[in-house]
Amino acid sequence: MQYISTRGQAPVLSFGEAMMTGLARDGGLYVPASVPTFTKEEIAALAGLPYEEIAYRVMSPFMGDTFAEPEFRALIARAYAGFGHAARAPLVQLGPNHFLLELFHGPTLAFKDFAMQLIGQMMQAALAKTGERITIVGATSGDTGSAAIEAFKGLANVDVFILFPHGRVSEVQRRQMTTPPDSNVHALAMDGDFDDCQARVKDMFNDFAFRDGVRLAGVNSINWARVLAQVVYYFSSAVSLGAPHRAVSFTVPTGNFGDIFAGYIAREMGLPIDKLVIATNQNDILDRAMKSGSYVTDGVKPSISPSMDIQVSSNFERALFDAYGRDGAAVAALMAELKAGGFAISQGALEMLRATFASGRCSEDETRATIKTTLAATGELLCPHSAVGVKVAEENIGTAPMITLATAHPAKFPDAVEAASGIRPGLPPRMADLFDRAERVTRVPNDLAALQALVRERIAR
Ligand SMILES: Cc1ncc(COP(=O)(O)O)c(C=O)c1O
Ligand SMILES: N[C@@H](CCOP(=O)(O)O)C(=O)O
Repeated sequence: MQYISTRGQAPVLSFGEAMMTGLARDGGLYVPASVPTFTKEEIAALAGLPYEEIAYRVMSPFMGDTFAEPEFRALIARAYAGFGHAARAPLVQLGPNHFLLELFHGPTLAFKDFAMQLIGQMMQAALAKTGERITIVGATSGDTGSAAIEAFKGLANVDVFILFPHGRVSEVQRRQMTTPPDSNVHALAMDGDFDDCQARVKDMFNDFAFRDGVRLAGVNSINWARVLAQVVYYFSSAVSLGAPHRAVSFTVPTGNFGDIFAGYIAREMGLPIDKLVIATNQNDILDRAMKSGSYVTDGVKPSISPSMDIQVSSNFERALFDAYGRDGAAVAALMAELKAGGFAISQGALEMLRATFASGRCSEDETRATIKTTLAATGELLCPHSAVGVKVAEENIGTAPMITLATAHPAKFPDAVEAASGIRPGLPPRMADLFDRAERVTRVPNDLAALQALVRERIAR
């Protein structure tokens, strides 16, 4: 299995190399040269298997000889052992044809744990073989950062720097990042929004002297391994509702487009997915792009679903690559236009995207109302991101069962959830003292040179 860049100019890599590389050296994102497919029988055989076994079967065809079978099975087992639900990703029913996929039973209470716990294991195994030391720099709007810190804290051969937008994550999210006492963890509160944080991380990758000097690695969904690990729960949930003998639909609360792109890969692999619905909050660039054909940024607006406060949606580039017939030069030209504010999607590419994805938007008032009505109707207390998904899903339910991804636990956003529902969700007992723990955070400017100097200085200590 080989991996190629969406911009067509970077070296072709193996799975293991792509995982340790992160961003391609031409600025693009790695994707499989071809997507392996499953037969109907292979998909049917997943029904009733433990999550770990489904993970092994779904991911193995993408991985070449990176890990031997017993080693990969052991890494998967360790990754999911700390989850607080035996099913790992349980489904609950919200209505006659509407199901919620709870992806928040991992250690940091968000869907990011599914991939981050596993790539934490895989990267450690890879580093143990090479004896290398790496520097992870990640950008977060709240959940990737805490999941990455949880997965890599305390390791002797990894430093993990997380840039988050100052004042724009929830207090629980911030404390998850700032309270681990481990000296290899560096929480950085940056002036700006998530798009600024993500842009500075990409700038660091595109500065080869810096990148090679600090041995930079990425754990955002620019890293293909992150996306791949998220493909698994599309299969586990679909087969439990009767796939491949009947199609299912998914609605995905979307920001950086990594999670829904994992659903797209599941469909490419042969999983019968009827609708794949992009659900955005008021930062609705993806919904606008699907409807108008123009992908134009108009500034990040803070919302009550802060982890989706994103305008430059990194993984959309992977979808554009396929929509433009895998023409790397065309994608590179679009990304150059995006730096100046936006681009128009060609008619052919737009038709392909519309044939693949539906979309919808949920306002702040609608998010609050959905938390309240879903609680009253079903007893399920949603986080604001999951509520965005449920609202948009309700507009898209057809004959196939609809599965909405519940991407975070409501206790990560207690103020917004309490304001909407009157109920203040509590953290699990293992995190009950989160607000008593000492915080360690460095305030940083939105300035590449200053950030690079800080990283160099910290890793030299
Ligand atoms: C709770 C939550 N929901 C949804 C999203 C959006 O996911 P993606 O960025 O993969 O589109 C995020 C952030 O990634 C998130 O943290
Ligand atoms: N919503 C994310 C933003 C980063 O997304 P990623 O999937 O590319 O890591 C977050 O919570 O940090």
